[in-house]
Amino acid sequence: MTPAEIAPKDRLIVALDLPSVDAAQATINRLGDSVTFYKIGYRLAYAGGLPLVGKLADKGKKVFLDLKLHDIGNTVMQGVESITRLGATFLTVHAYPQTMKGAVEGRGNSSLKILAVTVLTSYNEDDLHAAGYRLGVSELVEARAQQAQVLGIDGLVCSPEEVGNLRKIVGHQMSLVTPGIRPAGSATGDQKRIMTPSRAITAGADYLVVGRPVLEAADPKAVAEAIHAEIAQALG
Ligand SMILES: O=c1ccn([C@@H]2O[C@H](COP(=O)(O)O)[C@@H](O)[C@H]2O)c(=O)[nH]1
Repeated sequence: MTPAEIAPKDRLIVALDLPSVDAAQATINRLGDSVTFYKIGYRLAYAGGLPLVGKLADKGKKVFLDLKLHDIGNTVMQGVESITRLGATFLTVHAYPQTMKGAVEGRGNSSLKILAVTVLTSYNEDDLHAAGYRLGVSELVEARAQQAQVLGIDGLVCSPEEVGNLRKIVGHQMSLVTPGIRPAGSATGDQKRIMTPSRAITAGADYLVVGRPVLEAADPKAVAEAIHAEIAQALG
């Protein structure tokens, strides 16, 4: 799918970082038709949330399974093969060559799209250095994007700050999915490489991942709708 073909409403992915299936279901009910794409990560997946993938898909919603897999290639390949049967649209793996290669093999010809996490959006240069990396954020993101493209990965998770440069490298063949989205005035939390929804879309992001600014709002539906309005305006 080219960026122009993505429905504006599908560009917002709400992260269901909630403690139980009941809490997730209550949020989904509250958001109603205003949200079409959800992300399920560790918190919900390990609280019994995996069957929600198929349930949401049956209701016409899309699901991004954010499991950030990383293991020896064979284990990743076998795990991804199992995940192809859950009904998710996107699955994340860390952007290490063996991991990405295993994920592409496991995905095979299924409709599951593999996203490689380049550098987590809560990391800055100091955090990378402390973790033992020589390269800075933009160099590491770029190197991993190039490896991901060669290995046949479908898209990248990056901060909106890297989107402009990544587009030049990977063109429109890969989806660019950006967490680290903060509507003006919302708390940053532990995110370090952030942008507002409109700036991220203008920079060229395909999808915006938003968790706490929606989940912790007094009126989550109103916040989701305000983000949709920003996206639509930025798309012109
Ligand atoms: O680099 C990354 C990769 C994944 N995430 C995930 O996105 C959401 C963001 O939630 P907020 O509450 O809007 O900060 C969360 O589920 C992360 O695990 C990321 O933030 N950065």
